[in-house]
Amino acid sequence: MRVAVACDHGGFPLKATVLRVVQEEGHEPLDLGAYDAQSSDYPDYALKIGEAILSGKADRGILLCGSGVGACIAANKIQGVYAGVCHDTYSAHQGVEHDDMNVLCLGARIVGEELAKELVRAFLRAKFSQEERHVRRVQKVRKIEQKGAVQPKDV
Ligand SMILES: O=C[C@H](O)[C@H](O)[C@H](O)COP(=O)(O)O
Repeated sequence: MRVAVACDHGGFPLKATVLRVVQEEGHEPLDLGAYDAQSSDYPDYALKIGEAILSGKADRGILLCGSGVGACIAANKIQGVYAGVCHDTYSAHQGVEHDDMNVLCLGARIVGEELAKELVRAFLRAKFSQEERHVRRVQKVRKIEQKGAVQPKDV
């Protein structure tokens, strides 16, 4: 797979490690910045990941910020991006297997290097299960997405 990797300054300390693990796992990393630890804005990097996935330049993405939360919120605003913050390995693979998650968000201020490596491996090794109940649920998510902004009266 081609795996886009991006970060803001909060995620920068983990980016090199993530890029290395992607390569060690036999995938092609695509480094979309940031390229230094200067203060920057995570939505800009969420957009870069989204563009890479939607244009077909990347199959999956890994997005790093301080907590993983801001990156995840921003990434999930992009149609076709299904992002999750996963700081345990069960979620990092189950998010792909059950929910077709295509972007893993990590908080470099939360997880250390060794856990980050395991999370990235779990994410990359997982595949969407294709079991009927998961396909059905994912399709429901796609339907919500196609509606655009969901107002309280819609739910
Ligand atoms: O969710 C947001 C991210 O964790 C950012 O990396 C974080 O808010 C950056 O914080 P600061 O600008 O205080 O370094």
